[in-house]
This record gives sequence, structure tokens and C-alpha cells, in this order.
Amino acid sequence: MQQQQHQQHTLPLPTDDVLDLAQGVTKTPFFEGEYDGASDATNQDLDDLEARQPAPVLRPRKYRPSTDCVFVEPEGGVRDLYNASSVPIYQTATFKQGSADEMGEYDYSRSGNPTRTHVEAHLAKLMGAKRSFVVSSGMSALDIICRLVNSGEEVISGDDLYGGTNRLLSFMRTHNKVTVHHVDTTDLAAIAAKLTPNTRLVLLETPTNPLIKIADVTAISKLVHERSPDALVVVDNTMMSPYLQKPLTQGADIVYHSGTKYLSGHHDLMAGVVGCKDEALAAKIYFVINATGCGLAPFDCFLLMRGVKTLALRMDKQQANAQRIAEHLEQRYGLKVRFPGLRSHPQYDIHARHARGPGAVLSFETGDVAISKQVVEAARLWTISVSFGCVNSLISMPCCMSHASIPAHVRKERALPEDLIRLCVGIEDADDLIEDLDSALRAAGLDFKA
Ligand SMILES: Cc1ncc(COP(=O)(O)O)c(C=O)c1O
Ligand SMILES: N[C@@H](CCSC[C@H](N)C(=O)O)C(=O)O
Repeated sequence: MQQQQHQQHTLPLPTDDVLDLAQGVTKTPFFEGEYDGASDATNQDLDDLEARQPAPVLRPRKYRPSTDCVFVEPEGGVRDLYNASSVPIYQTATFKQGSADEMGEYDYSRSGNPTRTHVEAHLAKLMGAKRSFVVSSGMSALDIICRLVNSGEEVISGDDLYGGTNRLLSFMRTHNKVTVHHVDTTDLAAIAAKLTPNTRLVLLETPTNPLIKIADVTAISKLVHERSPDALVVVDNTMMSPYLQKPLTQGADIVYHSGTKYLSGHHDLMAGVVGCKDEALAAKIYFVINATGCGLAPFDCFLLMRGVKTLALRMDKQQANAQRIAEHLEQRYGLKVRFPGLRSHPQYDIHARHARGPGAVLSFETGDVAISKQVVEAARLWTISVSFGCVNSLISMPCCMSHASIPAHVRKERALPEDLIRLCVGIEDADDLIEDLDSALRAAGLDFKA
């Protein structure tokens, strides 16, 4: 009984009411799919629907992605007693009950908290998810998803992926008797070769961290669902954010993000986000969150919500800067730059079909570990730091930083270049970023090509 109540209040609240009202008018719920300017129901249709209703109608409308980030559906989150424009931080562990056997919408913040419900509803809309959850970190989000895998089952994942993800999958292999296959996820045949009736998860990063390889989520989802109907396609969408890419609308079953990155945008909190395409999966995910207690704390929910509202603005500036920097490095220095906004990227077309932009993470090699180290250490505006998605620009060497937990021999087997430099581009003036990078490259002995 109590369990059911918890599941209800973590739903994006009256979204279903909204859709019921619009039934027969729109085939495209407002929270599904991209704005394409041409859905079956126009806003005029919805105005007409409203005019025919005896009472005020909650109107589902489709907005463009940047509007979606900042506009919080009034019926989508929590109802605040005082109509606060910014939903307050419900800094409470418990909620009072009217009687011993009747709890209200909330009883205990591990099970649910209004500030959390609010950001979850907003993120569900952005991701095109039936339901979303916010937890204590991106790794926590993946941990919850991995609990859907039983011992004896199999996971297929990339041969290029975040070091912490690799670490968790290795733990599952050694401690939980799960078979983990690492394959090149740009190669459909390589995935097909590992699919069995025992496959439970196909876990994709796209773009991958740090080699920026692109997976064709649509083609992979179709293949996996046909060949291994019990398998779930899970996409780590951290590098793109829901502003640029919505894998649930491309066939994936679950999407997750490190909210520590673009969603929050300022490197002032750790968070993870999970979005599910259906209620059955959502119920399983909610069970694990409540059972293990990794739901995001109220203050961090508030910060995450504040960050999401400026996501479009930040991402537009960051990726415009990244595009200029990628072109500069490729054209002026002749470096091999890995960035899906460059025509030279091997999966440029696939990425362009799936995402609204290239994002703001790129990587390149110098040909020598010592030179790369000199470049990284000579930069001034570019801070040496792990992570990405922050408003400040960051520079790193993945093999000794974010991916150091992958043993050196495995990095070698998977062709992860030790001299790789990763740039995470921020919102500074692109000219300043380029000048600073030029002087760091020059200090390390690299110059414009003749
Ligand atoms: C692609 C990717 N996914 C997931 C994570 C994990 O996120 P968090 O650090 O928030 O646990 C990271 C980085 O940490 C990452 O780079
Ligand atoms: N010491 C940390 C490293 C975090 S890396 C963070 C981020 N995902 C990135 O790619 O830079 C760890 O061992 O997890």
C-alpha cells in the first residue's frame, strides 16, 4: 500500500490528465520527441479544444528545445502552497501523517521529497521519458541500472567508455558472475556477434568518453530488440544532455546522465539522472532507489533544477566555441581531432541524424606523452581537471586522470592513446581560449603547419 503511494508521487504529476484532455487531438504528447514544427496537433487545435471545454484546460503544447529547458510545465511538478516561482528546498527527512495508517504524498525523504519530484518531472519532459529519477551521482545511476542484471546474464558495452563505468562493469564481472563483452559500438556486426538470449543490457556511450566515437542508437536498438527481446538498450547521454539528444525517442529503453556535468553546469554538485521509457522499468528502478537510499538530497535537487534552466544557453555557447577550436586545431596544426562537428569525423552523418549538435568535448593526440603533458601544464585558462560540462574550460590527459582506473594493458588492448588530450570547452570568449591553447602548444614545441 505504502509502496504504491510512493510510486504515484514520483510520477511527473498530472501529465496523464493533460494527455487525456487532448486525446483525439494530438498523437504526439508534448513531452515526446523533438519539436519539429509540424506535429498533427497545432497550437491552434489546442486553442480550439480549450474553447470547447467548460472548465480551464491544461494545454499540452510543443515548444522548441531551449524553451523546454527553462519552462517548467505548471502541471508537471509539485504544487507549492505559496506559488513560489522557484520550488523551495524541502530540507526535511520526514513528513507528518494525519493518522498511523494514512500517509500523505510523502512520508520520508529517502522514499520521496517534493523538491526531488519537481526536478524529476522536469527532466522526464526533457528526456522524453515516461518517468525520471535523480540520484546521488552518475555512477549511482548506472549502479541502479546494473541491478537489473542477474548473475549468469550478459552485458555488452563499448571498448571506449568512461573509466568509472569500466570499473563498475569489471566489478560485476568479478563479483556478480556477469559476463561483460567490450566491443566497438560503432560496428553493428560486432554487437550482433555478442548478442545471445542471455544478453540483459547493451550499454552505449555516444559520443564515447574520451575517443568521441558515435553509436547508431536507432540501428542498435532495432537489432537488439529483434535478436534479444529480453535485453535493454541503455544509453549514457552525459556528453550530449537531453538538449542535444534524446535516445529514448531513438529506441533506447533507459537513458542516464551524470548530472554533475552539463545538466548542472557549474561543477558545484554531484548528481545522476535516470529516464525510463515505461512504467514497468520505472517501478523497478524506483524500488532500488528507495531500497538503497541513493535519491538526490533536496539541496542538490534545487541546484540541479536551477542548472537545467540555463542548459540551452550554456550548451549553445560551449558547442559553438568547441566547433571553432576543433577547426582551428585541425586546420592550423593538422592534428587528428576527434569531434563530431568536423566533417572528418568517421561517424559525422550518424551523429548529425541523432543529435542537434556536436557538444563541447573533443580530444586529440600530439604523438608523444611528454609533449601532451607539457601542453596540458602550459595552459592557463584551461584548468587541469577531470570532468566536463562546466562553464569553465578544462584540459586533461584521460590515461592518467579520468581513465587511470583502466589497467594500462587494457588501455593498450583497446587502443586508447596515452598521449590523448581531452578538451572540455566552456563559455569563455573563444578567441581567448584559442590564444591560450596556441601558447600552450607553442610552449610544447608544436606550431602551425606550413
Ligand atoms: C560519460 C560519463 N558517464 C558517467 C560518469 C559518472 O558520473 P559521476 O561522476 O556523476 O558519478 C562520468 C564521469 O564521472 C562520465 O564521464
Ligand atoms: N577519481 C575519479 C575520476 C573521475 S573522472 C570524471 C569524469 N567522468 C571524466 O571523464 O573526467 C574516479 O576514479 O572515478
